[in-house]
Amino acid sequence: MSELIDHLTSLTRLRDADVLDTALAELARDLMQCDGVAIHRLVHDGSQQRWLTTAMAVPPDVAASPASQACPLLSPCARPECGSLPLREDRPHWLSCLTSQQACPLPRPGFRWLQPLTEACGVPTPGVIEFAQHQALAPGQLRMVASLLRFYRQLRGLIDENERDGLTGLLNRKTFDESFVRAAQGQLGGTRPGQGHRWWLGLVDIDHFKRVNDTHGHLIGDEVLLLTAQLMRSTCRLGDRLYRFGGEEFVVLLSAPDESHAFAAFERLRSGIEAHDFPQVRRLTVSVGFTAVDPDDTPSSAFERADQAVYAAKQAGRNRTLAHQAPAASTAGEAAVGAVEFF
Ligand SMILES: Nc1nc2c(ncn2[C@@H]2O[C@H](COP(=O)(O)OP(=O)(O)OP(=O)(O)O)[C@@H](O)[C@H]2O)c(=O)[nH]1
Repeated sequence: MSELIDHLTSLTRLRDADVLDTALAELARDLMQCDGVAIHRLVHDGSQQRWLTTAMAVPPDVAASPASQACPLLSPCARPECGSLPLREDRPHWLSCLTSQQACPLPRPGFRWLQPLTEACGVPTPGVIEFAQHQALAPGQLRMVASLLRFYRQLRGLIDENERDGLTGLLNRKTFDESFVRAAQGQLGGTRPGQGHRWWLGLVDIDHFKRVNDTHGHLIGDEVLLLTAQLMRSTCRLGDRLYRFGGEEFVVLLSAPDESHAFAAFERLRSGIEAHDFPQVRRLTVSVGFTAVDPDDTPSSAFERADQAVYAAKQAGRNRTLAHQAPAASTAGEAAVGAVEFF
């Protein structure tokens, strides 16, 4: 019992949704003493949805044993950079568990079963938790799993409230600051360093949004913000990160090998919104400014450059994507002199 309380106490200290998945899988494995526990989540990859295994807990002694060979988990712990992930339809059992929201046994080998893992509404990462055993679970064990998952949902809800924007469900500014530092230092998952990828920060600003509010009212304005967030989410690739800081501005962190690829990715976001038929409002456009993330950048220095590029896009007529242009040498000199005058 005290071991269980220790486990739960350490779980409540966690404030990062990704780490929470690993902790949940390990706790479930230890409590149920099963051969393995894995968490699979449905994530967007452009217009497709794919299964990403976010956590897998297999006891080291069992992992090497013949018992685990007889009872393997369905998928290895694939990360986005590890090649292509199974598409939504490639895992019919996982999908049926998710859509029915019912526990679901899996075909042999071994005794394997799934439980749905759906968090607070608005969070775009529904998933399933998979248990692997070589014998059926006792009713007491099943009750323990149900209690553990209820506890997890409550905790995950609190973390999401802290990490996400309440209207759109996108990540919030506080989460951006934390992820940005890791991105600048090359420690944020999703880049492909072997292929020379780096992070790019884009600022997406809805054009003439005040008119939307003035013409159709704030409720429709809020709906437009929500739809814009959903559209961008469905255009983004696996590993891209989307944030809303409040207002009608969105921030995107994505990895790309060079400026032309980053431009193409941000253009896809822009043109997807331009092509969408919004209820009542019909046509909506956005202006996008982007910049490369440098190792010595702070969140505000990179944001400031993207903001300047958005400003240039607005000045140039809106509904366009522009990269931040470094000032020419003489202008940079003038800016530096100008900066000295502030002190
Ligand atoms: N409905 C709604 N409106 C918001 C929200 N946050 C900010 N706004 C509105 O967004 C509008 C932003 O207007 P401006 O900054 O003038 O920009 P704009 O009209 O988009 O014009 P440009 O950016 O120059 O194209 C203001 O009217 C804000 O009140 C929100 O959460 N919901």
